[in-house]
Amino acid sequence: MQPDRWLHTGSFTFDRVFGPETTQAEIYSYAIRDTIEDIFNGYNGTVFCYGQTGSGKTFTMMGADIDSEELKGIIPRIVEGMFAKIIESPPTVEYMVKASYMEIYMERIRDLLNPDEANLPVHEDKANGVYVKGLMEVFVSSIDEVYQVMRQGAKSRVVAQTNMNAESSRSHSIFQVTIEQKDTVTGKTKMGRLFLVDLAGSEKVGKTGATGQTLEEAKKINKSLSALGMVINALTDGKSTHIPYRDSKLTRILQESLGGNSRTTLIINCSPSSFNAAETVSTLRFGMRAKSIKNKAKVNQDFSPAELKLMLKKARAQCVTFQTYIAALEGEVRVWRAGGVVDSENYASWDKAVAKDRAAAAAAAPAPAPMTPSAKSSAARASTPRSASRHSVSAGAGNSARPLSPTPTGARVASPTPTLLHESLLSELTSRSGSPTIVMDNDEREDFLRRENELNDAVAEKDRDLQAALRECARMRDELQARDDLGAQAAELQLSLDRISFSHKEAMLTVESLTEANRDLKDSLEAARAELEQHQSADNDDDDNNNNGNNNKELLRAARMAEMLNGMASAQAFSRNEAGMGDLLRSLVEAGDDDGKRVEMIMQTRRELDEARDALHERDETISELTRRTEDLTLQCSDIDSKYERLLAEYEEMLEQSIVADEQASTRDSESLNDLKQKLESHYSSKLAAQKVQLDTAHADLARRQEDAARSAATVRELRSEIRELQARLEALDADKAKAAEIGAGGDATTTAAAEHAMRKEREMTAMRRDMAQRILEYDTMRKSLMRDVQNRCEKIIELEMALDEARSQVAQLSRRASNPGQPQRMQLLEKNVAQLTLIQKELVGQNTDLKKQVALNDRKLLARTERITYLESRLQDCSSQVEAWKRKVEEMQAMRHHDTTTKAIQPTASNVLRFSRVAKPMRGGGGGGGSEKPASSGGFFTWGTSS
Ligand SMILES: Nc1ncnc2c1ncn2[C@@H]1O[C@H](COP(=O)(O)OP(=O)(O)OP(=O)(O)O)[C@@H](O)[C@H]1O
Repeated sequence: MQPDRWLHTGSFTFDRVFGPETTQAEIYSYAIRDTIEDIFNGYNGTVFCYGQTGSGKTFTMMGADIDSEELKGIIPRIVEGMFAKIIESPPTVEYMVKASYMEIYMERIRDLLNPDEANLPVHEDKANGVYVKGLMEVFVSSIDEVYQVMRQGAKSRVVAQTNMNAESSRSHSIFQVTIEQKDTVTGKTKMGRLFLVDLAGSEKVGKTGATGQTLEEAKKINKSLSALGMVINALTDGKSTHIPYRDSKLTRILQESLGGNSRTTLIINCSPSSFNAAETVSTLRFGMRAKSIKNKAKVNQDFSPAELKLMLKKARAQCVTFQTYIAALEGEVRVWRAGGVVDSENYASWDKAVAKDRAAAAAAAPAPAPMTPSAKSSAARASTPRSASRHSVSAGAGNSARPLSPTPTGARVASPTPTLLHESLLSELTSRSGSPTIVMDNDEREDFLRRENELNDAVAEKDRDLQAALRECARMRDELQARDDLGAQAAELQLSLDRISFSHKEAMLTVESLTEANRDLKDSLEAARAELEQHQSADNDDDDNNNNGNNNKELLRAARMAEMLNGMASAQAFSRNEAGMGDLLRSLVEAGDDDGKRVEMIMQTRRELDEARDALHERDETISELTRRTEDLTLQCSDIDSKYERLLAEYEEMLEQSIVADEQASTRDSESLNDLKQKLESHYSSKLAAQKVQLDTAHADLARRQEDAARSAATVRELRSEIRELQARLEALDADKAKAAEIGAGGDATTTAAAEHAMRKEREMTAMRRDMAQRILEYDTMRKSLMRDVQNRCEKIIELEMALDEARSQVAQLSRRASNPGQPQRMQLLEKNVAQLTLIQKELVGQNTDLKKQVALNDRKLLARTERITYLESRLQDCSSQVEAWKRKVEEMQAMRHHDTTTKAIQPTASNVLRFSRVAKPMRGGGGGGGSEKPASSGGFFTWGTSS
């Protein structure tokens, strides 16, 4: 809708328009201050804001901050004004201030000070007019206490965020302050009730974006606001015979404020934005219409005894006058009925009756008691109630961020009309009826109101029951839902349990089949290995055959040893000769002077020497033979070495070839082949190393033996030189003997000299023999050790020879294999087999590893699932026990509810009852002394300033 279309729809007249710059204080002092006066004078007052959502109604009524001097709104300022007024009033006046706070939310009246009461009924009776039954009224005796009530109530208000307002009121709130005052001197009481209404804003749901609950709230808000509009229309169109106050709770509560007993100020909050033009025009129309309502405000007071006496007296006098007047009229009627004529001067009239009564009264009581001035004024007020309505209509020119300030019109519609007392009572009754067009007599009306109240109570009760039942239903539904959920959860758990157990079984089967397969594969692997070993053993058949000959090694060794020791027989003979020679020498030493024997011994010695010479010669030959054989062995060794090197090279080449063939296989696949090859390599290399070591040892032994042989040769040479020396001595001895025989034949002197010479020679011979024996002994020892050494070395040589033979046979085997033309193919076949087997083994190992992994994984999964199952089972158990507990609780609650219903016991619900004082707190006026705002306690009452 275009804003222009709305702007030229007419003009609106208001008492005052406040712009956005207007302060809260200005609005209060212009529009509201007089309302406080009215309340203290005993009138009902109402201040309410009307406008679209977000236009600043709450800001105007309550303010942005009630503690801020600048920002606090109308309600806090009114409260302050009231208490200031109490302080100013005379100390003879006693006040009691009550506050209540309610909201109409979703067409239900909710006590904001006792939020548990969410659907209070509206009552009406003669004494109280329209009121909310059961609404908590808190006695307050200071501004702070009222603020506390306001804060407490504000906490319970329903607000929600909409597109138009971050904190949009979703209810109409009514803050109600009642001031009762009693003049302690005259006993006269007055009561003023003030409604401070913050309406929820009318809203276009398209603009506010309300959905769900907010939309439902908006519908109810708009409905109640349109009911308010209908009431205002009916009050102002001049032709409606029925005012639909009962169409909504709002209009019902505000019944006295709308065309009833109240001085009402209406503040219209408008948005100046063209975006809200339609709403603004509609709001202004509402304001214009509401402005024309005429209320009939009157003072709510109870008369003092003096005033009542005066009124009684006056009423009695009036009765007498009526009776006089009636009597005069009846007399006139009788004349007319009898066919007579009454002159016009004698017509019965009220004035004549009054005059007559006054004359009679004057005759009966010549000195009447004068009325007191205060009684006069009270009576005057009572007889002339101000029928005034105070419509302060304000239109805002602010924007939605800074909403409108109120502009009271100040137009007081006041036309006091003197009436008789009974007329005023009647008018009071009719004014409170709410539907003044329906004429009822008092009894009928009271019956009607009583019946209505009863019905309202019943409706409220039913509604409470309904709400409780709905809550119970909702709770049961929730429980049911929870149970369903639990059931579903349980079913789901059961399902997952089944699934898991099925998977578990499946996994077990898989594990079993995998284990089976693993076993089969292991068997196949073993078979493959066995086959491989068979192949390998087939290759090593020759070696095996040779191994059979190992048993004969010892025999061979012994034979060789024997052969070699035979070779050493000459040496033994030499030794024997030497021993014989030693024996001869010893016998020579022992022989003494026996010449015959001596010659024979010499001859014997010569023979033995010849034999020793022969043995020596033989030994030399044996040594040279041994040297030659050692050299041959060395040569053979080097030959074998070179052959071995060659074969090794060939073997390495073959290995390389097989490695190249196996290159495509993975490292792990070729492990067995490589292992085999490595074993072979290591075997051969260790053998080679051992043979090399043996050869080195043999070389070293050979060198040692050569040295020994050289040493033996030197010894032999020494022996020879000794033998030659011995021969020379023997020859010299023989020559001496011959010379001695020639000399014996020549003379005794010569004989003596020759004997001496012989003796000397003999001694020399003896010493030489001893020396010889010593040397022979040494030589014998040396010879024995030499023989032992030679024997050991022979053994070593034999071992070396055997090792060499073995190596030779191996070499021959290798060269046979290398030279065998079918061998490469066989090797290739074998290698292929090995490769295939390796491949199979690899696959098997891989599969085995995978299976092991899978088994481990499955085990882990199984474990996790088992744990999960255990957990779920425990959860299920918990849930079941929870459900059982809930069931028990529900049963208990149902039992309790049943008990409550049967006993009809009403339990006090809210602790709020204790939170606020429901004990009257009377206060005395401060006498205008401007005393402390804080009341002073005096005998259980709070008073301001000087106590009366
Ligand atoms: N004069 C102003 N100065 C500054 N801010 C203001 C003024 N008037 C209103 N506001 C701010 O505008 C916003 C809406 O105001 P408010 O809540 O009073 O609107 P409302 O008419 O009560 O809305 P609803 O009907 O949705 O409850 C609030 O944040 C309020 O503080």
